[in-house]
Amino acid sequence: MLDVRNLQKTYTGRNRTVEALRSLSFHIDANELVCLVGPSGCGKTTLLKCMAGLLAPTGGEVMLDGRPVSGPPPGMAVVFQEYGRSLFAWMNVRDNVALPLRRKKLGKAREKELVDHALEVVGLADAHHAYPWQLSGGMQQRVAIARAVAYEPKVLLMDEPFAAVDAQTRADLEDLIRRLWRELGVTVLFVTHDIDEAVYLGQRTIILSKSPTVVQEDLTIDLPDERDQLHTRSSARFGELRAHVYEQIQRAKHHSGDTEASVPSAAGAATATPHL
Ligand SMILES: Nc1ncnc2c1ncn2[C@@H]1O[C@H](COP(=O)(O)OP(=O)(O)OP(=O)(O)O)[C@@H](O)[C@H]1O
Repeated sequence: MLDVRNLQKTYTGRNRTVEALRSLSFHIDANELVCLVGPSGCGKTTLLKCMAGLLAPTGGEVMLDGRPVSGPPPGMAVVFQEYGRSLFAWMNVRDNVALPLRRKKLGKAREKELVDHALEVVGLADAHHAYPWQLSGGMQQRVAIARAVAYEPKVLLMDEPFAAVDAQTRADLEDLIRRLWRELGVTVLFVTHDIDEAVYLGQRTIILSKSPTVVQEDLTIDLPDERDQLHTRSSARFGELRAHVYEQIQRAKHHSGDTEASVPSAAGAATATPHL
């Protein structure tokens, strides 16, 4: 489905060169939900932009269903952290959600059906005539998610989408993402700063080193598929995985493509569960 192969990105400015991504390789299967964590500034957003075809890598490639990504691919949607900036203040919720569909030229009836369904699944059916500035942060982020859902993507890339909402709303939105992932059969790559979120949400957690960035670990999250905030988070296994990811993030702050040449192979690493 999604293949990141030796991806490299160096930003070259007039006075400064930043090697953000040294050499990243990993694979995501169709219908997987994978989380990505790493130290601040390690290049998570850079990676996502390259994967979404919004930024050209310096080397390597991203393949989607066997085809190289060289611009925003159809079938891929991105949800960014700054929902305030991705929603248009002068458009109501319905029009904000419908906006990307205009390109698909589906016809009014189908467009309405998709928008109604997307607003329904994110729990905003009653708010379709409201404007973004009349909504709470959590509701605005739901609008951004509804917009992605209405687009019917095969792949959903999310860049720290819940970083700016309160803890309670965040827990609700995490469960919403898991529900959408299961119901819609979409492939999700979810970038987060939050260690608990990285363990709770996904089937795998990819841990990145500090910049120049390599994959430090590709960890299978072997928690039961049925998860809920109370029981899953209080389970012994959740605690073990959380401690492990925490330790790895601490290690990642000192580890980079400069300090170690080892990059786990995409195929082997994805199945390897380290002994904790
Ligand atoms: N347009 C740019 N020009 C030059 N350098 C950049 C640019 N964008 C990012 N960088 C640099 O690339 C590195 C990775 O940045 P990036 O934003 O991808 O990291 P991040 O892991 O998403 O950060 P954070 O955890 O703070 O959100 C940083 O050193 C950053 O300063």
